[in-house]
Amino acid sequence: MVEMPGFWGETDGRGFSTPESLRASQEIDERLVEHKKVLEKKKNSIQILLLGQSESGKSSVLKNFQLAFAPKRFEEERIVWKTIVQLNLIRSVKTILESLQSEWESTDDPETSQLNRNLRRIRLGLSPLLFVESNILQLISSGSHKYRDVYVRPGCDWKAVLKSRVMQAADGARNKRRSRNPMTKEYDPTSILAASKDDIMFLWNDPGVQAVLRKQGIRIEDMPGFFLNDIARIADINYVPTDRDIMRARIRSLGVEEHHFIVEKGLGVGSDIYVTDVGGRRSQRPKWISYFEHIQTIVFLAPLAFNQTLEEAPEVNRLEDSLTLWQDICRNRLLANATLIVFFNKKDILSATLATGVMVNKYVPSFGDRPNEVAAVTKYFCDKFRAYHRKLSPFPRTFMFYETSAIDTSSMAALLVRVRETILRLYIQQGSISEL
Ligand SMILES: Nc1nc2c(ncn2[C@@H]2O[C@H](COP(=O)(O)OP(=O)(O)OP(=O)(O)O)[C@@H](O)[C@H]2O)c(=O)[nH]1
Ligand SMILES: [Mg+2]
Repeated sequence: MVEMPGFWGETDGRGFSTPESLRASQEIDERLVEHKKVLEKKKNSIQILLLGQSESGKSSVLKNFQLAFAPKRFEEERIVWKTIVQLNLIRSVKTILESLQSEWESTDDPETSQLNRNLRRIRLGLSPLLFVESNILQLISSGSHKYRDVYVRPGCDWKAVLKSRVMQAADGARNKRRSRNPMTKEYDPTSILAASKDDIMFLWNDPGVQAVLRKQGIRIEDMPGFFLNDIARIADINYVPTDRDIMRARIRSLGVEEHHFIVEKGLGVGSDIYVTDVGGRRSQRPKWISYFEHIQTIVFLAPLAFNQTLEEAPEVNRLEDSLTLWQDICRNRLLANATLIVFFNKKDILSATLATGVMVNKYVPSFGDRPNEVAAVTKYFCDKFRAYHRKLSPFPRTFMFYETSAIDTSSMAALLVRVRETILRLYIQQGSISEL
């Protein structure tokens, strides 16, 4: 058999490859295979910037992306979300205690005084819980109580920080000797919550307490991170949050966080997804612009909220704010080539609100005498957003939208698979990738 001369390297003078040239050729082949793998991976990678007002559901969509495409990684973080759910619950309890305190200070009605004697006892009983809450907040958000809900210090790897504490506590519970270490209990509210379950239930279900909340116009059930109706399940020593609990857990975003995960199943296994999540509060929005230049896809969250106002500007209607924000995004020259996808989110809340008989035209006069129904309201939202998109985009581009409920994990998973495919197809059309 005649050996062919080495294509890449030197020959030994008789036209045969030397061992060195064979090795070099082999290395080049390996590098080509590697390069092809990287290209394959890149081919299916998508980058998304999530935008929208505060509480519109950006971080919830991010969690859904993780659950749909990187479920193993999501599973590893379940233990961390348990603490966030617990913190949300404690925050609701604090809201009740604070409103009772202010009522108590402003009245000498004997009936209220009786209630307050009970409540004083309960509040005393709950103080260890508030102590643990304060320790955890110190750990992840510098302990400041600047905002109504839980938030994390920008740039602090809060999941890793919390996870190590919670694991320490779990180890402590398994190992009696270590459980005496105060460090383990100070950061885990599980056993204290379980012991306080009856008191919290009493607080939440007591008609006197409900009357005080009503009088002060406080609707805890409408606040993000509301778990008081699930207290029997959550204030349990063996509590593990469900996927839906995790989607309902509220943690306010401050600053900008870039997330990267690798697709673990389905089409494009091993490819990357990059999602940038931002804080949506008005004071946070100036930070968005530095992420505009190279972004190809924006998912804009517009909550289907017509009767709510912004927390940071209670005189501003949420729909009005969303539309203003949307106009700014559509006309922004840095985003002229970006694909804009709208998620009309919180569809479940819209259905629940309309079911209670709230009239849309009371809050949005231009809604006129359209039917007070989900389909008519979503169409109204959609038409408004579509019109600005057409009018303000520097170049014509397709208007894409989906109606979503970010707490419904199974329909979100199916939808995000479709969204990812749509984005990849667009990348092909734009020539940024060659084929799926
Ligand atoms: N019922 C319901 N709740 C939702 C939906 N989407 C989000 N939420 C809840 O609304 C709250 C706010 O959602 P987030 O995802 O934290 O909002 P965000 O846009 O990231 O807000 P910022 O971080 O403040 O900018 C959370 O408690 C979510 O669980 C939805 O479609 N339906
Ligand atoms: Mg957020």
